[in-house]
Formats: sequence, structure tokens, C-alpha cells
Amino acid sequence: MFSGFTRDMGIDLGTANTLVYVKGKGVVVREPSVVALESDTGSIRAVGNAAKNMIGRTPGNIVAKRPMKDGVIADFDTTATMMKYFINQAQKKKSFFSKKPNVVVCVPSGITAVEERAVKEATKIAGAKEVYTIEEPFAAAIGSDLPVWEPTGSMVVDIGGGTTEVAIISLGGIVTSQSIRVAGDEMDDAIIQYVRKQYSLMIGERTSEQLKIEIGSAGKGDEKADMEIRGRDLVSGLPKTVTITAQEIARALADTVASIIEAVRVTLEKAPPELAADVMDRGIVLTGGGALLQNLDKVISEQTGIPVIVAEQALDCVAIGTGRYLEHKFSSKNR
Ligand SMILES: Nc1ncnc2c1ncn2[C@@H]1O[C@H](COP(=O)(O)OP(=O)(O)OP(=O)(O)O)[C@@H](O)[C@H]1O
Repeated sequence: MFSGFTRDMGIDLGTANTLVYVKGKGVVVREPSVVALESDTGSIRAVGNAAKNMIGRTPGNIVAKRPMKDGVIADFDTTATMMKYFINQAQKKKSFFSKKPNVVVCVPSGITAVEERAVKEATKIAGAKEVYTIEEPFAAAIGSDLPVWEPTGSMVVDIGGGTTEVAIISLGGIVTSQSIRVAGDEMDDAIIQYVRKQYSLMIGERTSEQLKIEIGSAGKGDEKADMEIRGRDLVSGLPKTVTITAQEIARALADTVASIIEAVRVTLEKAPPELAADVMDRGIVLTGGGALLQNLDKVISEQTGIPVIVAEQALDCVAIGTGRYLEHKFSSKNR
């Protein structure tokens, strides 16, 4: 077995959030995947939470960037810088040891070879010794305690910011999967478009995310819930306040929810019958921040006829699974 003094890490490099799991410690960093840079010099002003608070509020010389898009790297240099910051933060909390860590990073299952190489290179530049990748739904399944190594079908649906990953797993491998670039960000965009069309009101992505989290849902939406929001009137150009109902937000989210359900259905259709039967018995597990959308579990269950459970630590599952995989990988290498 490896000694407890190595600081090997599992990283859930997400479109919305990056989490770092340190071997023997658990999740020690949990921050938004956002970097604020000075546009003229390119120097870093803030990373993570501090940078997210700047989105939509930066003066001309500062840009707040999300370097990941649809689960993959959209801006290589900024991603490497952001990872370096998070790796340093995780190491500070661990020990004074200065050895480079081995890192396992999760990637979407639909990633191309070029996109995967970019993730590995960025992680090396950020300070890793050896870099390994793990497919996100596999990590999500391990992190939500599904029996991935056993000869039984486990189904996981990981709904993040950029991608929804649907997979059926058995005997330590993904048997069938679907990765669609539709998830939380698409929900936020749908809300922005809805409010723009219905109220001629321009709102930012933080406001639309807040609407989604506070009153958003799959299905019809709560008849009594609503929320007051502020934005810029596209006609007068002035700030304006409107009240939006939960039912309106549910309507705005309907297409995104339908795409997620379709991905679940297609994956089930492609599954070998024995595994599909296991899933019927054991149910579908939802992970990722998108799994927390109200009623999503009920609506998926109604449409598929299969029980659906939201994982206990939905937002941490992928990072926990990545970390457990790292522990498994290095302990089995040393046996
Ligand atoms: N209570 C909630 N209801 C609905 N959506 C939520 C809730 N909490 C978080 N989210 C959404 O979950 C998404 C982030 O989830 P997560 O951190 O799992 O994604 P990620 O791992 O960064 O993305 P990806 O896996 O696509 O790269 C965001 O779109 C966020 O708005």
C-alpha cells in the first residue's frame, strides 16, 4: 500500500465547479471554475468564488472567464492557471511536503482524443507528476456507492454545468453511455431567453441561475412560488423589476429536461436486456448539481417507469469517485 504521506489527488474539472480530492483527506477544494484576469496584462485578479462574484460586474480592464465549456477546455492557458491555483490550495491544506502529486482527472465520456490530451497537458503544466483520466459517469457511480465492480447493471445520470452523462456500468466498465452537451448552463440560457422574449428584459447568468435554483423545476412547477428579479429593459434601456412565476421557469426549462430524459431513454434502449432488468430493479441514480433541480427525479421516474434516486452528495460524487479510483489504482499497482 502507498504511505499516507503522498498527496495524490483526484480532480473533478467541471464546467461550473472544480473539486479537488486529496488522498486520505477527502474533498478539500470546492470552487467555481472561474478566473478573473486583467485584460491588458493577462495577470490574474481572482480565481474561484472571488472571481465568480465578479461575473457581469467587471470594469473594462478585467474579464471574468469560465475557461471550461461543455465539459472540455475552451481556454487552455486559463484552465492550466486555474488548476495550478486549486492544486496549490489543496496542497497547502495537506502538508509541507513538496513532491509533485499524481493526479486523476475526470473527463466527459464523449471527449475526443485531442480534448483529452489538452486536459492531461493542462494538468501537467498545473504541477502534476503523472496524469490519468477517468470517465465522469464512472467516477459519479463510484462516488455514489454503486456496485461498479460487480456483475450487475448500475445506471447513473450525472447532470453538470456543461454536460449530462448517462451510463450503465457493470464489472468495472461502462457498458453503454450517452454524453450530451446539455445541462445546467443550457437551463440558465433557456431562462435568459425566456425572460428576454416575454418581458423584453435582459438578465445576467447569475440571476438566471438563481431563478433555476430557487424556483425552477421539471414538470409543471409550483403554482404558488415566484421570484422578483431585476434586469435591464431592452426598450427603455433602464433597470426594471419583474415577478416571474415558478410555472414560467418550468416552461422555460421543459426542452432541456426533455433532452435529458431522451438521453436516459436512448441509453436504456441500447443496454443488453440483463443489465436493463438490473436497472429496473435497482433504479437510476442522479448526480451532479443539475440533479438538484426540483422534481427532476420524479419526472424521469414517471417517463421511464424506473425508480430514480438523487445521490446524497450529488455535487461531490464525481470528485469523491475520482479520489476513490485514485486510491484503488495506486493501491492495486503496489500489491
Ligand atoms: N439546487 C439546484 N437546482 C438546480 N441546479 C443546480 C442546483 N445547484 C446547482 N445547480 C447547477 O448545477 C450545475 C453545476 O453542477 P456540477 O458542479 O455538478 O457541474 P460541473 O461538474 O462543473 O459540470 P460538468 O460536469 O458539466 O463539467 C450548475 O449549472 C448549477 O447551476
